[in-house]
Amino acid sequence: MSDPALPAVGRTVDPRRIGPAPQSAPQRHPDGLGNPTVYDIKDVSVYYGSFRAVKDVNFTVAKNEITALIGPSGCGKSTLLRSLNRMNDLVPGARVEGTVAYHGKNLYDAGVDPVEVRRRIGMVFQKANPFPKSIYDNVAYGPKIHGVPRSERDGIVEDSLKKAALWDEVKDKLKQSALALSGGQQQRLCIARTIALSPEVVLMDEPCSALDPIATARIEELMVDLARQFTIVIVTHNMQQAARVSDKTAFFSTEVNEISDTRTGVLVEFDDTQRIFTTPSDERTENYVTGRFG
Ligand SMILES: Nc1ncnc2c1ncn2[C@@H]1O[C@H](COP(=O)(O)OP(=O)(O)OP(=O)(O)O)[C@@H](O)[C@H]1O
Repeated sequence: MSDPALPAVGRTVDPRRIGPAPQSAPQRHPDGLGNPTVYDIKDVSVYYGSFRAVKDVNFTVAKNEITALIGPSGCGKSTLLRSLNRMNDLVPGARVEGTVAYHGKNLYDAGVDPVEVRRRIGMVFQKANPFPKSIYDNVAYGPKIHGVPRSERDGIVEDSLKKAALWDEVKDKLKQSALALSGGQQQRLCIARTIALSPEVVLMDEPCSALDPIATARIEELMVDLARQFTIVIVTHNMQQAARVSDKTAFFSTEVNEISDTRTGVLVEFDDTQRIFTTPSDERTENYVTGRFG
């Protein structure tokens, strides 16, 4: 099941089990030395056909941190996010140039299995998209198709729902339809469904944009909690959200190509979130985070 072309990482010892975060799990900012690098993104450009949606992106993602991608509409945040688990492979004409090194291995190398990539690097989307199945079956689905025996699935479902802070609300109605849950509950269910596969990384594409402030606050708390065990990359339009939850922030903008009259996303600045929001080094970042642009 595991892909020999991908390097082993600590939490994939047994992808079928996710217990509580091990005692030895790295803590966020443990000693000022920083956490190990999970992604090293080098000179990455993403194309849709001949259109270059985002160009020459360079930044790193550290383990057990939350990295936020922010910037105005159309600057390529979602496109870049989807390149981190080869989700763009599913878009006809999409192509990635450069290197998306994951633990030192380019995810786009020949021989890397995109299915295994997406198991290790899960994704939560803007709009909650539960299957029209029971709450239980939504969470058990991934383990089931990855061959986890039925006898182990109850434990995985319970663990995942607990980690997604949903267990107490649904434990007495696991056989009820997921579609009867509220929007915020459905989004937490989708998070449970993602972590049921014991990923190392969870990518989140505007996970709160369809939620009210209370449901948003719950998901934000959950993200911070999940970062003790997972590495998180989030796309958000909500700058307060990026400031509240993330450790690092990448600010993107667009450059206009006068000849083709198209806009290509560029990474303007990547740094500690606190610095991006207080003392950014680029004027474009400052204009954006202070609301003077975008
Ligand atoms: N499947 C696709 N096919 C062709 N072009 C696409 C596709 N998806 C996105 N694009 C284009 O790529 C560019 C970047 O889009 P993307 O959705 O990544 O930006 P974004 O920063 O996430 O925007 P938003 O904040 O509005 O969601 C845009 O010009 C968009 O029209």
